[in-house]
Amino acid sequence: MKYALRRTLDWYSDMSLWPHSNAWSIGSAFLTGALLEISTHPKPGLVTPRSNGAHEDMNLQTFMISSAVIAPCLYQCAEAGLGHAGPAWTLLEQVRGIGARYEARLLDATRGVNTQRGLLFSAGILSAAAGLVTRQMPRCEEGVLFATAADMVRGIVERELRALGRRAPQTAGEKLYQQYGVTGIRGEAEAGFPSVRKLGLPALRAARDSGAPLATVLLDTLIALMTETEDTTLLWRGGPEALSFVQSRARHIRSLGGALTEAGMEAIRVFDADCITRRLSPGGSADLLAVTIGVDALLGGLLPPATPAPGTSPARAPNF
Ligand SMILES: CC(C)(COP(=O)(O)OP(=O)(O)OC[C@H]1O[C@@H](n2cnc3c(N)ncnc32)[C@H](O[C@H]2O[C@H](COP(=O)(O)OP(=O)(O)OP(=O)(O)O)[C@@H](O)[C@H]2O)[C@@H]1O)[C@@H](O)C(=O)NCCC(=O)NCCS
Ligand SMILES: Nc1ncnc2[nH]cnc12
Repeated sequence: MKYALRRTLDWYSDMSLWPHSNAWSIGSAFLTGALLEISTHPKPGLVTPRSNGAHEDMNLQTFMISSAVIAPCLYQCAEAGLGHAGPAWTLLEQVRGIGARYEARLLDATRGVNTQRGLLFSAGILSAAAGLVTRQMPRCEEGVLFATAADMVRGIVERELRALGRRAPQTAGEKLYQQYGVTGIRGEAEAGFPSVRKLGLPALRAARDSGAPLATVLLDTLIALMTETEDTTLLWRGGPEALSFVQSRARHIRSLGGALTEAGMEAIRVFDADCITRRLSPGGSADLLAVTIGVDALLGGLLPPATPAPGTSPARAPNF
């Protein structure tokens, strides 16, 4: 087992230090994010290896199945970006076509359960943007990556939400826009993923620099994302009160030191129980954790080992 883990980490570090990203390394970076997100425990209201969170219709295996289904989509989006000679905004139609096909496959594979529709969009857009950036420069640069993603989807809020007009809204996002004026995942993408840029990546880097084990780094990053993400899955289930409950609780936990302190961990366990009682599941924030991990890997970040090195003290992080 130790050898297999060492080989996996060697592969991961090789990939993250890969000076010239290619479609495989880009797709794998975001698949790594999806797999590490679902395997993090605890996560307030969300599915983990030990809890189905606030869900009756999905568990760890549902997410493993859907992650396996969407993996080729990320690779294909990256390849579309690598092969695109025009400006970023002319790439969206091709990428949306790839995404729509894989969204149908995702829902087939999960028997209609919506596990990762949002992640498919966010990670697909960023995989394509990473491919496009890699055409122009040897390594992905953070600001250029997010700006390219924003350019790819420029006008999407206007075209797909503001222009709804009299047409009856079909999806949760469209209905929530009409009801509350929130732009959800489209707004996040069009702004260049500010939750990832300003919350997720700084929190991940600070937790990693603190020497915390992998599970703690990932949980701390999720809590940071939950403080400000306008998560439509929370609005859908519990309205504005649910969104402000989650954001303010996450801010309180950050004031206790987040997942890096015992007080913060105790508050996270209580928060998890409260989310389950209230049937609240911040799926958007979970997606943004997966995206944060993927972008960090693309930028050359190296996550802590999944298990403590031989002879060191056991990881403080909660074990499964
Ligand atoms: C572009 C679309 C994906 C937009 O779809 P929609 O109109 O539905 O838009 P939203 O509702 O705004 O968002 C869809 C999902 O995005 C995640 N999300 C929500 N808020 C944010 C945010 N602020 N930033 C980033 N991401 C956000 C969230 O996805 C996750 O949660 C879902 C699971 O949670 P759950 O509560 O279980 O959801 P449901 O089962 O639906 O509700 P219940 O019945 O259980 O209560 C899961 O999807 C996670 O990923 C939002 O749900 C779409 O229009 C589209 O174009 N799709 C095609 C794909 C595509 O174009 N790809 C292009 C590149 S490949
Ligand atoms: N772990 C998780 N639980 C529930 N919804 C999610 N959406 C993305 N990741 C999720």
